[in-house]
Amino acid sequence: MSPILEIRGLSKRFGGVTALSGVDLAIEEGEILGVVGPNGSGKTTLFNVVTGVHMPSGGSVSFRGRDITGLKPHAISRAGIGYTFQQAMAFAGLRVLENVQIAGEHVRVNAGASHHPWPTPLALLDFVGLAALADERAGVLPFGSLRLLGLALALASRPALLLLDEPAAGLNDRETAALVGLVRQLPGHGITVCVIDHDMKLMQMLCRRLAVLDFGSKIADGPTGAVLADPKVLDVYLGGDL
Ligand SMILES: Nc1ncnc2c1ncn2[C@@H]1O[C@H](COP(=O)(O)OP(=O)(O)OP(=O)(O)O)[C@@H](O)[C@H]1O
Repeated sequence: MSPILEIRGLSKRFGGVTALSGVDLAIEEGEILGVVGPNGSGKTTLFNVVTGVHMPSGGSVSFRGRDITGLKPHAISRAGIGYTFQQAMAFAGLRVLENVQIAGEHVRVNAGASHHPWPTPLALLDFVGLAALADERAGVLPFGSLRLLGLALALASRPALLLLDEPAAGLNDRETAALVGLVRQLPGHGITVCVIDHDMKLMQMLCRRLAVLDFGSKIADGPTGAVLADPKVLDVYLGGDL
């Protein structure tokens, strides 16, 4: 089967800084792929180029066989790629349920949207464990619940591929375990996942496969255990958090 997302030779320069340099990466349908690397290695830039926030300096991105390189973020979202931000993005003055309703209103009618595991906004809130808070204003939610709302908002746009940028940052152990439980269910709902995080324990729980970036280049890609034992990867994290 061909990959759901295929990144070829992707480069991104910001002035004199090379944030990504000739990255090749394939994400297979139905997997949970982890992308790790030290601070500044290019992980967020990779997501930003895939989602159309930044134009690449070179290379290509294809999604389900269609070249999406350089498309605008709304077109990429409509094609079926969802994205959660490091900061949860919700309308603080609106109720939790209203936020999910609005996020779902812009859903395109395309191949990826034909099947939806959560037929109503409330069903989606129930999935992420926030149904009891549906009528609360988003602005009063505690941090952990706000992160879960961010996940619900991304899922409301019915992605076929969901990119998660440090989804567990700032969560306590209980909240992290809940998040892991949710994310693991996504492939069973037809949603492929690619996740960035610094927390290697989390990545080991979530991902069978890891890709490692260092100074904008991919230095390893393979089964999680093998990648974490790779001397090149250990070198990069020497004295770090491995
Ligand atoms: N908009 C931008 N303008 C200029 N330089 C940028 C921009 N975005 C990223 N960079 C630079 O590109 C490089 C890669 O940054 P990026 O944020 O992608 O790394 P990262 O791996 O996500 O880091 P972290 O783990 O700290 O989030 C860094 O040197 C960063 O300073």
